[in-house]
Amino acid sequence: MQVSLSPAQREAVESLGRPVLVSAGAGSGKTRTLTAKIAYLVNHLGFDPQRILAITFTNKAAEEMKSRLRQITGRSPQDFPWVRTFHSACFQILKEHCEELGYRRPLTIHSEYQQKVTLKKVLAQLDLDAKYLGPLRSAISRAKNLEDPRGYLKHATQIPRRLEALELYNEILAQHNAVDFDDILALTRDLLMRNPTVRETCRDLFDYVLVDEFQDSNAVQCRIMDLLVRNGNLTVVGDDYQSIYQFRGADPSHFIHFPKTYPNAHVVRLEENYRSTRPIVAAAEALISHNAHRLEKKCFSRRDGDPVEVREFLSDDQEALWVADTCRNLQEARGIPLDRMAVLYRTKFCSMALEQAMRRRGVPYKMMGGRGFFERREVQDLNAYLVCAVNPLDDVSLERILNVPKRGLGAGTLKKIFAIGGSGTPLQEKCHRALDRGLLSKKAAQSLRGLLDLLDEVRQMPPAHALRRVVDACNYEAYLRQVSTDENDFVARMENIQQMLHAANQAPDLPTYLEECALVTEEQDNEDDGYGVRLSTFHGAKGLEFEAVFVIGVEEGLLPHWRSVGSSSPGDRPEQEDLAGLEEERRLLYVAMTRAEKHIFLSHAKARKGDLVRPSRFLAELPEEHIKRHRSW
Ligand SMILES: Nc1ncnc2c1ncn2[C@@H]1O[C@H](COP(=O)(O)OP(=O)(O)OP(=O)(O)O)[C@@H](O)[C@H]1O
Repeated sequence: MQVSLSPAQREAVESLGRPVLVSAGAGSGKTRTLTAKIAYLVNHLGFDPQRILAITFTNKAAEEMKSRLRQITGRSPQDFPWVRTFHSACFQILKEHCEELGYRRPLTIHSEYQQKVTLKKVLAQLDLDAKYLGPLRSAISRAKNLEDPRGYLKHATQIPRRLEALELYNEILAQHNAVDFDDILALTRDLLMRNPTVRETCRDLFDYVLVDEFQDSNAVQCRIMDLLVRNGNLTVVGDDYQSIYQFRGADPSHFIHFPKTYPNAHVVRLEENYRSTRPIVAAAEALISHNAHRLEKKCFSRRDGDPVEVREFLSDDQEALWVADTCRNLQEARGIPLDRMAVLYRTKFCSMALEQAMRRRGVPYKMMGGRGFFERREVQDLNAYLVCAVNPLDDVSLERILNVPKRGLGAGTLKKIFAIGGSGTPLQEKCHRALDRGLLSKKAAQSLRGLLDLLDEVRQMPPAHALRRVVDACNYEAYLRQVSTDENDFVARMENIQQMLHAANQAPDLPTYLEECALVTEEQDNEDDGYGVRLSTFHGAKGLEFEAVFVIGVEEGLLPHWRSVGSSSPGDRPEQEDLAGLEEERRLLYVAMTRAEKHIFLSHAKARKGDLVRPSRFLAELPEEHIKRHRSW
């Protein structure tokens, strides 16, 4: 299959022999270009697809890219083993060479749940209040994505004893022979930097490196990328106007300074927007031109359309009802299906008034997010059994399942077990010793022996067999029935187990299955459920497109968000605003606006949550010739 490309897209595809930066606008066909380039390397130039590293932003994007590559090149998705996210690619490297860093194989990844349990222990050991759990977790995660984690922790947060907390947390992870999600990148970087032999071995794996969504890469990712590239065989694609993950360490500077980092780089601009009409593109361009920190490009569209509508309301409730009514009107009068519409907002709380209005008007809607699949109870329980089988050092997982489902290990028994050996003795080892020394009652010993035998039994089984065996041996279905709120809940949970069995069936062995689970856990659950208008935060709408988009709450305090500009509370205006934060907020509105194909409505209210608010300064930055202002009162 041949993909049609514009001259600029073709230039990006065919440019070789030096690093290429594709500086692309919204809706300009970034992914199409990147995929076409991989196909070109393979089909025209004879590159081995197994030796092409293509980094995507999410696992879902990696799957989509592989399926597009299959269509274009006729090769099977397995021929492209290195189309992966940064985390997934780095973990392939890290697990192969983890012994160099003092770990044992198989190396395991701690899930969010395990991370939280470990951090709770850290807080307790350091006599710190449990209220620090959330802030400490974010601070450590942010720190690990920077070049100098300790330096960041020292200055950027006020959490007491934070450096000790980091040490202790890392120590516990090492004891469990585990890494957390952020370590995957940081440790791979350390490995590649400190060990020239490993570096050469890894560089030898790849003939070409491509990175999608490069504007959202952080310092650690950029360093890893640099260490893996040979002979300038590198293409990065992105849009610095859409860099919106500063809170996770992303920094558009890497993108903007790419031509300085690689002075022989070839810069290709994709400026034609194929998605949106001219007024939408012109308004978004005018807005973003107020950001000083960006790479110049002139985005345009050839399609005419209605002006951008800016609406003022008295209250958020009035705004929400108007949005619900307008969705209906667009559907009835213009034939736009409801699931081609989206309502986007800066922070989650804005969805409340909207949901009420949608229900009152009977407009179906769907929300993104919710609990991720891998965060659900049954998924975590069953995977914890498998983790314990593979990694006898993982105390967090064993603690979770010791008595789940209940197996008669009472508080007294557990106390006896925990008391054995020092704090460095793994819990599984303690259990074995308790049995060997005959410390437990007959009933408790039998039950514990059953559990340990089960872990031994499933260790070498294929993943789906192991899972099925755990469900049966523990009578897990009966347990689920007890904990489910009703029959629907029970059925949904059983379906989740079916889904797990399906996933487990695809994996060759237990460590690989668990690794894949851990790697996707961090992603938001973006599955659509049902038909209706999509309600989403700006972040959640990244990469999506809709015929009609409502951007609500375009008000000072919300957009720019008060925290991003350095205010201490919603009403406060700092003496000096955080300029980088302000620019990120402008980029967020840019992302939201550029999701729209034909119709866009920006709205603000005079009162939100009962507080008086002012329109966002960003509204004054839009070009009058492309907007129409209304007052709905
Ligand atoms: N050369 C082309 N000719 C016609 N249509 C194109 C071309 N390139 C891309 N498109 C279309 O433009 C739309 C936007 O493309 P795509 O979603 O890949 O953009 P993007 O650059 O990833 O956007 P964003 O970053 O805003 O999410 C898609 O519907 C795509 O099919």
